[in-house]
This record gives sequence, structure tokens and C-alpha cells, in this order.
Amino acid sequence: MGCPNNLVKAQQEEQPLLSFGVISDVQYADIPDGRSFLGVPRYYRHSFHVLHRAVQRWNDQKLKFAINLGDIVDGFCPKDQSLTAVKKILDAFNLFNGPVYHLIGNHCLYNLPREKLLPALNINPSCDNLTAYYEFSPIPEYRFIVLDGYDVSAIGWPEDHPNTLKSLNFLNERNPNSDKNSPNGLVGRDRRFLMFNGAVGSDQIEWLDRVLQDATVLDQKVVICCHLPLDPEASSKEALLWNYEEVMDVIHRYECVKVCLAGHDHKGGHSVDSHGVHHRVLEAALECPPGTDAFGRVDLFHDRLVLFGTDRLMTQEMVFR
Ligand SMILES: Nc1ccn([C@@H]2O[C@H](COP(=O)(O)O)[C@@H](O)[C@H]2O)c(=O)n1
Ligand SMILES: O=P(O)(O)OC[C@H](O)CO
Repeated sequence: MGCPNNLVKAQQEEQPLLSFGVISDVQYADIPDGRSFLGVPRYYRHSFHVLHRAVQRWNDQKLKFAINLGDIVDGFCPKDQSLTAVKKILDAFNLFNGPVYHLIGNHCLYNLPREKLLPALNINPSCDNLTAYYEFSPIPEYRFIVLDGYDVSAIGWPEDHPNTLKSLNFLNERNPNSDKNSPNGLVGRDRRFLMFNGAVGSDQIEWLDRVLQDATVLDQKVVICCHLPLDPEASSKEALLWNYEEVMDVIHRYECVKVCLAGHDHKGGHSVDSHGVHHRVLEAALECPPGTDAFGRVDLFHDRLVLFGTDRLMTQEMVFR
């Protein structure tokens, strides 16, 4: 685990309020190694071993919970094996001695429809509209908000669902390519208008606003989790949430949001935005060559959050404004 000396010292001096585990983009499939569209190697079978080692480490460290930032299975997984692959990954997560909070990603939705995926991931079991946003407060000082970045998207909903039709219209107006996953010709932040991305819908925006009001009243610090990154400085433009500006406008109305965690953009990244909010995109488990890892432990303090990364997942201290 790479860990600068001053962080080791800080860790020895002060006990965190709470520690939890993080991992993103396992994208497991029982298929040979491959590459991304841009040629980056992807190790579909090895990612299972990365997850397995993560869970062992989290148990050794007695972490209170874990967050999976999405994409547990890959879109190349043969569709008759989707359920088996999801079960294999969830069995590995279930070896963790604590709750695991899951986010959905585009690759999850390539494999299973929401009505199968959400119960499997124990997301919103009592919710009948198949949305995947929720919140939890593991200690009184902190609130975690999980956003559903595919709330409005052209994947994961039935073909004739209003969300699918609305999203296809949205993409047609912004991306002239016949392959709506191609950013060819799109410039700057407009390169995010791709089929493998999505948006946070209006109901979810209103809900987010209400939760942030409540957190403010309770004097809680907030960590936002979304599979899709929310800040262009932390991520490739191609990976951003379609309406990241709208979501960040809501977040910036409040002082309580300190950190946004994301996945999707496999190389990872970090930025501090104009309001002092940290954005940390996690390096993908899928892109770890055999024998290497990408997972982490996060320590929460009153004035900062420290991510201790293993191997390819970079260590990051995020001091609050
Ligand atoms: N620069 C790019 C990136 C992607 N695409 C398209 O998206 C698909 C998924 O990309 P992966 O990196 O996850 O393999 C890919 O098959 C392309 O259709 C693209 O066109 N240009
Ligand atoms: O996880 P994928 O395969 O959808 O890839 C997403 C891209 O890395 C976003 O830039």
C-alpha cells in the first residue's frame, strides 16, 4: 500500500471516526483478457481475485462497511452467464463482515434489467419504481448519498419505457454519430453525450435537495457516490454524467457536501472544484494486471477524509474547506 510518511504519522496520532472499504469497476466475466476501445488491457477473470483480496483486507482491518462504485460484471459476459457471474461476485462481496452498499453501472445494466439487478444488489428493496438512489448515515456526523446516474438513460429500461425514448431523443439532438457510443466530432465536455452515460432525473434532483437540506439541519458532512463522475477536472470528458452541472448546482447550494466518489473512468482522477468539494474517481479493479490490486480503505475524520489505496489505487488525503 503506497502511503506518504505524513499520512502514516497522522494515522498513528488520531483515530478515525469510522473506516470503510471501496472498490470500483470489477467488470468480471469468465472470458479471456481483452482491451478497451482505446487499447487499455482489461483482465476480466483476474478482477474477481482483486475483489477477493479486497474483502480479505477489509475483514482484516475490521472495516464497518464497503461501497462498490458500480459495474460488477462486464458487458462482454455471455448473456446466458450474467446471473452466474453476478452471483459469483456477490458471493465474494458477501464474505465481507459488514454491509456492502452497491451502485449500478452501465455494464450491470447490459447484463440484467433493473427488476433483476436491484433485488440482487439489495438496492431499494421496498421501492416499486426501480430507481437506484438512496442514502444512509453510518454515524451521526456523516451522511452518504448514492446517486443513480442511469436514472434517465437509454440502457437498463425497457425499449418502450419513457426514459429510454427521452434518452434516445436527448442523444439524437446532441450526438450526430450513428454509433451513439462514439464521441467522434464532439468537442470538449460535449463528448459526454454517449449512450454508455446517463442523467439524474428531476425527481432524484428534488430528493437530493431535500436530503442535503436535512443533512445541513443535522450538521452532517456528506459524501456523494455516483458511478458517473461529476467534475470535468477529475475525469475524461467522455465519462461525465450528462447533467453533472445541474447536480453540482444543487450540491453547491450547501456547505455540507465534502467529497464526491465515482468510478466509470477507469484510469482514476482527483480534483477540488471551485467550491472546495473534492472529486475522486477510483482506478478500476478490471485493469489490474495479474497479481496487482486496486481497492482502498477510507478513514473519516471531522476535518478530512483519507483514502488509503492499494497498488494501483492512489492514496489521497482530502482536507475539507
Ligand atoms: N473513444 C471512444 C470510446 C468508446 N467508444 C465506443 O464505446 C464502446 C465502449 O468503449 P470501451 O472503452 O468500454 O470498450 C466501444 O465499443 C466504442 O463503440 C468510441 O467509439 N470511442
Ligand atoms: O466502463 P466502460 O467500459 O463503460 O468504459 C467507460 C469509459 O472508460 C469512460 O471513459
